[in-house]
Amino acid sequence: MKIGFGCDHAAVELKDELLKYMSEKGYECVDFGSKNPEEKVDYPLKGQEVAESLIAGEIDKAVLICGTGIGISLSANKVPGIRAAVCSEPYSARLSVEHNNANIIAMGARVVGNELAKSILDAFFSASFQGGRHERRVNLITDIEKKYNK
Ligand SMILES: O=C(CO)[C@H](O)[C@H](O)[C@H](O)COP(=O)(O)O
Repeated sequence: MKIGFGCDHAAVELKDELLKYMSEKGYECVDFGSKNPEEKVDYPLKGQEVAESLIAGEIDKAVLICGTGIGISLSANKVPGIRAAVCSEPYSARLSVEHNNANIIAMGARVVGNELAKSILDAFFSASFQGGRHERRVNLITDIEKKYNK
C-alpha cells in the first residue's frame, strides 16, 4: 500500500515522525508535506494536493496533519470521492474505516502526541471496510456529492 503524507507548517515534526514509523513498518510512503516548520504553508493547498493524488490513483490512502486536523480535512473532503476523518483516538480511527470507508486519516499535531498518533495510524491501517448496511450509507454520502457536482 502506498500512503501519502501531507501537512502544513504546524505539523512538520509529527509528519516526519509518522512517515518514518510507517516506512519502518514496510509501507511505501510519499511525502507531500511541508518540510520546514518556519515556512508558513496554507493547509487547503496541501489537503487538495494529497486528495487529488489519491483520486488520481497515485496513492492508496493518506495521512493529513495540520494544527487541529480540521482545516486540512475540510479541504480534502471537497474533492469528490474523498472521505477524510479527523480522529484524536484509535477507536474512531478504526470505525472511520469499518463503517465510513474513510480513505484519509487526519490529525491535529497540536492535539495528539506522537505515540497517540502512532496508535491512531495502527487502528486506521489495520481496519477493513465492513460493507453491508454501511455500504448503503456511504453510497448516500456519495449521492450528496453527486447532487452538487453536476
Ligand atoms: O489547524 C490548522 C487549520 O485547521 C492549521 O494547522 C493552521 O496552521 C492553523 O489555522 C494555525 O495557523 P498558524 O498560522 O500556525 O497560527
